[in-house]
Amino acid sequence: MENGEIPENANEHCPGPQSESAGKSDACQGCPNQEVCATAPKGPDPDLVAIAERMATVKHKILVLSGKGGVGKSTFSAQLSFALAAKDFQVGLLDIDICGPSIPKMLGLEGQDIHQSNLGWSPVYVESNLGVMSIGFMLPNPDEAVIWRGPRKNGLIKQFLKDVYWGELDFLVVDAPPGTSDEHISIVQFLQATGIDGAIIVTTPQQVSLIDVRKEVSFCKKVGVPVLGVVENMSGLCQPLKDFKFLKMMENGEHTDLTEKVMEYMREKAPEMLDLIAASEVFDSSGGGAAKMCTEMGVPFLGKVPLDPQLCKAAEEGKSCFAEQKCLTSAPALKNIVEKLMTIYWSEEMSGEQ
Ligand SMILES: Nc1ncnc2c1ncn2[C@@H]1O[C@H](COP(=O)(O)OP(=O)(O)OP(=O)(O)O)[C@@H](O)[C@H]1O
Repeated sequence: MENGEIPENANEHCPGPQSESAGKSDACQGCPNQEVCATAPKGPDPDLVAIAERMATVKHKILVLSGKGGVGKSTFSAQLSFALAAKDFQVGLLDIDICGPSIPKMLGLEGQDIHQSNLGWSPVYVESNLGVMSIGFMLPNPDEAVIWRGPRKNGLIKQFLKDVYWGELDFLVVDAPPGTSDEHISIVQFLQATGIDGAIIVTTPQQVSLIDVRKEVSFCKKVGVPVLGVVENMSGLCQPLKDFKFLKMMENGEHTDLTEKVMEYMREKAPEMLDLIAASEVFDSSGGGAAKMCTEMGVPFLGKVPLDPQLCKAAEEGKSCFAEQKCLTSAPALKNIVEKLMTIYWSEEMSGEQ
């Protein structure tokens, strides 16, 4: 039983384990928890008090959620953090995907360790204004599966919030695992006293993914976390014609690679066309995609990010998609989303932007 929570097996009209009458009221008679409640210490959970103290130096807390795995939630969290850091904000990125931490790789921090000082655990820094914390830094072997039950995961999340010394932060971005499970309930419960700005939900355009987004929105409503908006990722494949690696002719199941031939022809006859961006829908969005779902559910739609092989490469290499202007199609889309978020929710921060 978490401190303060009414246990599932409690009697009707349970006064709550924190109440002065816990274990002593009429409603407690015959309850299996009566003795524990009557003798347990009362008052606020000291860990929650410690978390509130730590979080007092963090201005904005953002959760990044997704209904399904593999839709690009960690990629978005990483690039959002890079984008905010590039605006000279002080940014922390906390990875609470305990069983599948991909943030260290996506920030180019594989193999790094966490250090401890008398102030607490030090995040691993990409740059002086972008710190990262993840269980990925604590695993002796990255190939080893983390098989933990809920209470142990919750314990680590609590420790991350209580013991990491972030210093003054403008933004703490929290990358959660997919779905709505123990980790989500814990992070919301632990942070609620200090306030969460809200959640950004990442999805792909097809119905199968959107059904789960509806569950995420419903989860946020139930636990009182505002939905800052929904991002539709992998929204069509977009890349310059010249970057296509394979242009094939298919006949009777046989493929013939015509890439060089087509490129040669275009270089000669229409070189300007090589810079055209080819776009094709990969996932079915005929149902209206995330934008329609947002209208139906009354939550903001933040924008679409295309499937961009260069973004995948940037994530593999742990780099920002905004650097070197390589992510031609995804970087502007992500930039627009960040600008939209800043305008809607953090316009007061923008006035202080350098
Ligand atoms: N817009 C995109 N274009 C190209 N590749 C992308 C895009 N978004 C994500 N990817 C790639 O898709 C893969 C899955 O992304 P990611 O790990 O961010 O998903 P996730 O939702 O966090 O998954 P999980 O929750 O299961 O960890 C990664 O290899 C990532 O680089």
